[in-house]
Amino acid sequence: MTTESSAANAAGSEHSAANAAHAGLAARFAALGLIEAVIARGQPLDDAVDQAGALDRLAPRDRAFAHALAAAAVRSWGFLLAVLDRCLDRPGSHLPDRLRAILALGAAQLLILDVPAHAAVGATVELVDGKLSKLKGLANAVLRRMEREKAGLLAQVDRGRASTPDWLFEGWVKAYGAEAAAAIAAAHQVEPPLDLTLKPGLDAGDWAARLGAAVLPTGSLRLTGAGRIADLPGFAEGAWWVQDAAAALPARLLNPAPGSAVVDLCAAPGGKTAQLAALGALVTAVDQARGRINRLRENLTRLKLEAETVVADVAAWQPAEKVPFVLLDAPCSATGTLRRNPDIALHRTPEEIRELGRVQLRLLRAAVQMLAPGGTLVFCTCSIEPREGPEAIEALLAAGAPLRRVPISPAEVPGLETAITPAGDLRTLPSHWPEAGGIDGFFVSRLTRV
Ligand SMILES: C[S@@+](CC[C@H](N)C(=O)[O-])C[C@H]1O[C@@H](n2cnc3c(N)ncnc32)[C@H](O)[C@@H]1O
Repeated sequence: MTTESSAANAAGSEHSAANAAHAGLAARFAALGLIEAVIARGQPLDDAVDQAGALDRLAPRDRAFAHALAAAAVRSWGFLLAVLDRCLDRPGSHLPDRLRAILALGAAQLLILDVPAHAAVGATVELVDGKLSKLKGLANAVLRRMEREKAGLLAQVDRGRASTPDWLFEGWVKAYGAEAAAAIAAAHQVEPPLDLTLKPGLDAGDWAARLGAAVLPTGSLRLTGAGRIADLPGFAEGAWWVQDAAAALPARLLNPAPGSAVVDLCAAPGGKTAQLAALGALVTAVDQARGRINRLRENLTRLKLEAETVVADVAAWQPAEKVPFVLLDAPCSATGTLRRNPDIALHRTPEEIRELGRVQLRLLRAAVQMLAPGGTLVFCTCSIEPREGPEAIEALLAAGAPLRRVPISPAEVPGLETAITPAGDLRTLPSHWPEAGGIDGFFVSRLTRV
């Protein structure tokens, strides 16, 4: 069951509780706070959730409902505003921001989460208070109209496209074609499953059975409706860690021999460090964010794995000796993770992507300096913007870097053979594996120092 459908269930069953109306209102109030933090104050949704005091005061079920409401509203923000405009005589941009957010919250319940209309409309209209009180009637009328015209509205407005800023969508059309761009946008509307990377040597079939997971062709375990991660079997003993199936590929494609030295650049919070250490490599994990390196250390401790850690700017750091393996998981716009971080679509700008492309090139140049002759460099980003993938590699090679590509072979990425580009890089898209629940968008290029 997805969080969104469990949210609908939570909403449905809230009537059985004695304090149903009050709890439903408190959850919606908390959701509104999260939406305002993301939309009006530009916060990432995860940060807003971490900092929301109103959530802490809710019972676990209401907290889950509030979170799911806010996530649905942020994920489909453009769609909800487009639908709202169709239910108003004048565009919704004329409304006070808070009222617009309340109506979008109502629309998310009615059109996405299928919350029963009497609960969705009644409790949402209650949020229209204080200075906005005189607009209660308008809010009620708009949400009732939305409920009446639901089928037509859903047919008229393409949820994926309307939720994607034009500049982002047009970039995908240019890079991947119109059909693929539409599929990517649609994939972002689906809540992603939970993927786990199992420690090498453990039996995937056994663990899949214990966890109620599927084993993906690339070896990751996939769960839906997993609940609290720390409560899952194997968490405490460090049998696995959370990592999207696509994010698990770069370290596998580097594939260092046990005992070989690996420099893992931009390493925190350590998903790839864990993979490399679990293969028996001697890993030096470098990241400039001390707090994130601390998290990396905690993660390795739980997993009973070891790596040397360094807090440093990759552009200004070099290992004592050149190494045979370097992994650079460069900072990027993370548009490949929009399924998990829907606020990214609302906050990123084209200028940021251009600047990140420049940063990646700078870090790539530093990474090349760390590599021994004949050594292997894997570069990856969780972005689906060409600038932060193939264009960075082409710019590096065009500038004369002493590198040549080592093309990724189909046997190395079972089930994702079509994600290998003509140049031999890997380009996964959120629209890949639709029937299995999708995959994050990742770019991976493997090169050797000549
Ligand atoms: C995509 S995340 C890395 C995820 C990590 N590789 C993993 O698998 O868990 C990017 C990381 O790059 C780090 N970073 C960004 N710029 C950096 C720089 N110039 N030097 C070192 N680390 C940097 C950030 O602190 C962040 O932790």
